[in-house]
Amino acid sequence: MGDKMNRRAFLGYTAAGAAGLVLGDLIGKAEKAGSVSTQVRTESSPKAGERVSFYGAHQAGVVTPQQNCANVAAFDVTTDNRSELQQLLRTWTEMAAALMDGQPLAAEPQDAKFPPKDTGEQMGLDTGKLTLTFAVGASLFEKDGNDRFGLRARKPAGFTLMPKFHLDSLQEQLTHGDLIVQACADDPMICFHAIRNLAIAARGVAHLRWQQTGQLGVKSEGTKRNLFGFKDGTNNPQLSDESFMNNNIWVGASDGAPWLAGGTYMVVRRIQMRIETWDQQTFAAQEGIIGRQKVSGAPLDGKQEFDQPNFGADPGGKQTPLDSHIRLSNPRTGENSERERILRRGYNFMENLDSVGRINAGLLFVCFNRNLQTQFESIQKRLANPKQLDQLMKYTDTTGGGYFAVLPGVQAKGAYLGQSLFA
Ligand SMILES: C=CC1=C(C)c2cc3[nH]c(cc4nc(cc5[nH]c(cc1n2)c(C)c5CCC(=O)O)C(CCC(=O)O)=C4C)c(C)c3C=C
Ligand SMILES: [Fe+2]
Repeated sequence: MGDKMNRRAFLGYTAAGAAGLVLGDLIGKAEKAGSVSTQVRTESSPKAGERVSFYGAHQAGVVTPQQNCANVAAFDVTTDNRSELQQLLRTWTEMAAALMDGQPLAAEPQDAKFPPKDTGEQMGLDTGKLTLTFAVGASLFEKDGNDRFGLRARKPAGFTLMPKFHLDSLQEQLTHGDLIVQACADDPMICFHAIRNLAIAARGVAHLRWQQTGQLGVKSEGTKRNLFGFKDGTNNPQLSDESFMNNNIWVGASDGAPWLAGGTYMVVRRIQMRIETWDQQTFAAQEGIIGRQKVSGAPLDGKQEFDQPNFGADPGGKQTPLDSHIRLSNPRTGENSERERILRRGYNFMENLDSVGRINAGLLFVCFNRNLQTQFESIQKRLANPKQLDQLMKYTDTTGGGYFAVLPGVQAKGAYLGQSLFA
């Protein structure tokens, strides 16, 4: 959950709300069609604030510095008509560009005889640097042996449904999906509004399968903490490290699925945390489980948060246990460990008690990587290896999530999400 670089370097922000603000596409179209009179924006006008640009070679929401809130929503496609699916992606493209730019989805005044075209709960709110990130699941290419949309041949090798790893408790209604949208913003209402309106636009073509919200500590300085109280994201790659992103995160044209070049693979895991059990562990035991100091975030053999641990000097695991989380997730064995590295972008979730009165909270683990097998899976298999289990596994339970291919970015108006997939 690191956020170590200058935000402005990444945000194609505009100071909106200024006079002469260009009206959004959607309104523009409505005006051209003569359905609405030109007028000054009223209540639904966006407030001034930083915006993240929707357009670019890569989608936003991957190397964008983390906003405070997330709402991740997976959809099942209900049509078997390829054109309807393409049309949905075109519609979502226009909507996403408008939403991220703080534009209302409907022209005013709206037609009183129909349900509102924009549900309206965002009126008067800042966009909170909203990003919307769209991805597809393996089931879009083929489901139950069916080549549903003539896309089977386009499925990248190695792109599967997320397998059940050792000790996973995946629940079908919280797992997989044909499409997924990650909405992130500094305001949970903004995320909710985006997902809700995208779902309305999908009616008859796709419906919500599962949804998970998450949040980070809002005003904390430096690396954010997870619900076990540890800094989470310390050894994440620097977001400004373009060469790392090109090597480890963005899919390349020569990776076997040229249509996905500029995209990436997103892993989502809804990880329930056994809060009550964790809270009974001693301070020292908690540090040994993670492999870092709780307050500073420093490695157990270091002093400062960003010191690098020296596992080579501690082969027996006296200082940093061999089965601690950081030692197993990154053993630091040279080139191989470097190639495996992923970009984590998770959020904490805190919900009501479960049916037996336990705290229902955890980590909405989200990570991005260029190759699912040689990166995420390789790490996850080490953590879940029954012969040397990550100590943290005793305190967590994964109940949902999935694997998704994040579509390449939309470079200019007129192009649409997934265009290269259908070309
Ligand atoms: C398979 C990937 C990972 C899962 C699943 C995962 C779950 C998980 N992690 C924490 C808490 C921390 N993780 C930390 C580091 C860390 N975790 C992973 C991978 C997974 N974690 C990696 C690759 C790393 C980086 C290791 C390194 O390079 O040193 C840390 C330490 C701070 C940091 O660098 O981020 C914490 C704390 C929880 C609570 C959790 C499941 C609920
Ligand atoms: Fe971790």
